[in-house]
Formats: sequence, structure tokens, C-alpha cells
Amino acid sequence: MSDILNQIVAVKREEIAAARKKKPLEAMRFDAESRVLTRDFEGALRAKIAAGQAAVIAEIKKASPSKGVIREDFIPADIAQSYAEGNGQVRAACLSVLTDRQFFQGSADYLKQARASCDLPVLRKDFMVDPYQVYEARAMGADCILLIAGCLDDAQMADLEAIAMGMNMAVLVEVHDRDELHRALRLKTPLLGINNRNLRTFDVTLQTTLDMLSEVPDDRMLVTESGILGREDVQTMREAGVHAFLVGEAFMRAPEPGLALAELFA
Ligand SMILES: O=C(O)c1ccccc1NCC(=O)[C@H](O)[C@H](O)COP(=O)(O)O
Repeated sequence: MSDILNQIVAVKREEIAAARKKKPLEAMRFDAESRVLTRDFEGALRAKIAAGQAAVIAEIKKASPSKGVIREDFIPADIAQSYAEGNGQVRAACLSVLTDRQFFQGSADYLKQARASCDLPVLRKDFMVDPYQVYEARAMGADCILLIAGCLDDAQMADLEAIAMGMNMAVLVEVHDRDELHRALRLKTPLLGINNRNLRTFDVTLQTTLDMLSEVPDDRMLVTESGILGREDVQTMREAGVHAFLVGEAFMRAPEPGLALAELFA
């Protein structure tokens, strides 16, 4: 049987075909390029790190294939505000909003609502396989896209990156093993995510980041993704020199996500 990543990508291709019938590529591109101002995603991460703090990309996700429904009480605008506020001193640098409907119960509207309720730059967290989705991401207001190396070949990654950068968007390229890491390093983007979760088996270990750390050049900003649950995880990463984090579940299960963020990164 096909693994979950292959299933997700197959559904994406169907969704894109259907979306293009409703709104052709040129019309989506026009909408995307009509939005001029992006929020500086990379700059927001760098500012936190320059201030000696952790740079946290705080995720808004209702459900996932590995965990099912994670948060019943799900109001993206309230969650975004909570992340933007933190405890007043410790707060998110950026947001990541799941827009995939079928596997994560996300939506484009959630991204729009989250972005409208705060001043943080926003990553569209989805499975990008086609230029159409990059224009769609910008049209819905996203400031950054995610490229998952495990879903894309080199030419596709470079193509999607160029389209996003042409619209002044940031690009976070995500890898899970050495082969993907070295392919991702051929891109221009400085934002490199190492996902501690194997998206095909759902196994999670922070060792994934630690094992690849020495092969990440200094000109890349490394973001450790998934499985950051406790303060000892944060400490382990920061001691290893990793200062940017993408965290979802630990915040989504807390009554007040922004306070959970402030506690985890105090
Ligand atoms: O989380 C899943 O089940 C999953 C399955 C297939 C593809 C992607 C998946 N998750 C995306 C992510 O890796 C996380 O949303 C993100 O890195 C935050 O992780 P966490 O802090 O562990 O919620």
C-alpha cells in the first residue's frame, strides 16, 4: 500500500486539477501578484536569534494523520493572537498554518483569519507540488511556503522556489535525511528545516536533527521541526546550536497556546 506522503500528494494533484477548473492559473497568478506586501518571515526569525532568544514558528493545526484530532476548540484567529502575545516577553516569531483539508482539517480561511488577527509572518503549511499552489499561497496571504524535499525532485524544488521568491516570499525547505539535505542545499533559500518526524512512518526522534547538524553550512538557518514537547528538548537543541523551532502539538494541546509557548521557551 502507498504510504501517507504518496497518498497526500495524489490528493493534492486532484485538488489542483479541480481548483484550476474553477480558477485558471493566470487568474490565480494575477491575484497573487496583486498582493504587494509580504511580512518578513526570515527577518522575524533572525531578529529573535539576534536578541538571544529562540525563534519559534508556532503552528496552527487541528488534526494530523499521526495524531487524529489534536484540538477540538479550534479558533485560528484566537490561537494566532495568543501566539503573538505569548506572556508579553516570550512570543512567537512566525506562524505556520495548515491549509490541507483532507488530512489535517485545515483550510485557506484559517490562514487568512490567523494572519488578519496579528502582525506575524505566516507560513502556508501544505504539500506543494505545483506552481498553482504557490500563487494560491500568496493569494491567500502567505509570506512563506514549505517545500518538502521528499515530495519533489530537484527541478521542481528550484521552480517552486523561484516562483515564491519572485513574489518576495520566503521558502522553508524541509528534509529528513542526508540525501534530501544535500539536494536542499542546492537551493537559494537560507531557511532549512530538518523534520524529526518521518512522514512515511510517523516515527519521531530529535536525533534526526542532531545527526545532520554538522553538515548544515553556516549560511543556512536551521529550523528543527516536530517532536519538541518539553523544556529538555529545547535545551538539547539550543546547546547543540539550534535556535529556530517549528512546534505544533505541544501548543495545540494546551488551553492557552501562547502561554504554553512562553513556558516551553522561557
Ligand atoms: O504530523 C503528521 O502526522 C504528519 C503526517 C504526514 C505529513 C506531515 C505530518 N506532519 C507535519 C509536521 O511535521 C508537523 O505538523 C510539524 O512539524 C509540527 O510537529 P509537532 O510539533 O510534532 O506537532
